[in-house]
Amino acid sequence: MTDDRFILALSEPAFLPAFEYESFRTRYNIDSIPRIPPHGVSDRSSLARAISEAVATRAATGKSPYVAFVWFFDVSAMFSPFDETMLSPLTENGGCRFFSGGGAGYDDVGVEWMTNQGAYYCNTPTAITVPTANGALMLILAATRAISQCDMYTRAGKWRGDASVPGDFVPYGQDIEGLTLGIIGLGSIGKALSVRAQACGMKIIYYNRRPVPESEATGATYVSMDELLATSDVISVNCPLTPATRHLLGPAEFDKMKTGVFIVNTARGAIIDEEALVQALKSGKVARVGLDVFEREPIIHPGLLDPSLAYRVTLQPHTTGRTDRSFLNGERQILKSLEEFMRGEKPEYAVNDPKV
Ligand SMILES: O=CC(=O)O
Repeated sequence: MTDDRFILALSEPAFLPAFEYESFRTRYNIDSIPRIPPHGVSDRSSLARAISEAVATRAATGKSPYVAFVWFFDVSAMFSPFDETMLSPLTENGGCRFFSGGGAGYDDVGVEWMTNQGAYYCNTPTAITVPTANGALMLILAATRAISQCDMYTRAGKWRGDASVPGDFVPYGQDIEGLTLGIIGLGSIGKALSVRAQACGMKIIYYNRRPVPESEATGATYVSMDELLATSDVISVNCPLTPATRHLLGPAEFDKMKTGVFIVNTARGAIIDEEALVQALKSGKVARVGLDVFEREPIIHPGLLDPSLAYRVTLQPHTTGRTDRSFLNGERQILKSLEEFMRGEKPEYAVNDPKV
């Protein structure tokens, strides 16, 4: 062991081969806070307590403070936000200058506070790109082909329903070939979705804060938000959640959409005003939706669970980016950032630029 500094981690990587983590641990000291009860943390307050106790124990025994804190995947609904109220014991003694957590989005991380503390925050920017784009395409197909209703009817022994009873039948699916897909946010996930949807014959338009250079736009055409709303057959939300994108799709935006539009959200729930979405489903403005993310995870708007809408709603527990490979890649990205920080370099995946 050449490095005598200490890192604190919430849990351990779940997918990284043991020898890879062991090789990291032969070079760096890591204390892990376990997640499994009875001794492990299981909610936000027990994690905050465990962090503060770990910091106090090192101080009481005259040891140097932790220099870094990391958390791996599958934690956000249980522990977030990862902000000052939880993490300040780590920075109060001037020790911790590095944070990293699994995931591309960091709307639930106190990055501004970290920057003010002179600490880096590193996300795992590319680990979930492909599975999330594949998941968005899956939800586009689920919505257009009425998968929820097909599944429920088949399970209930109703087959395709009774065509003689008004409304009691599985609708014809809509083929996505030839439909216009409006992508809100042409970042890495939006681009990966654009390529996949074009392979299925969709025409792609997109809206972004700024148009991306044509050579990087993957054949997608930039349009204004109003044009996207008015001309898309399917709308996919792929932008980050920021103060500017909160409730980006609300009552006024639903009004501007085509009647019978399909909506898919694999980004963050709060980009869509869920109440407005429920009203748009009820009025028939929105035909069907595929949602992986929600405004108050893990709580789902009761309107989305209403049996009268269930056939037209496909729901997932924020899992489009959650695959064995994406989590493995993400764990490697966290350790890469840690390694760069420990070597005194600016980590490639730092999302901020603190004065260090
Ligand atoms: O939602 C998943 C992520 O941001 O990585």
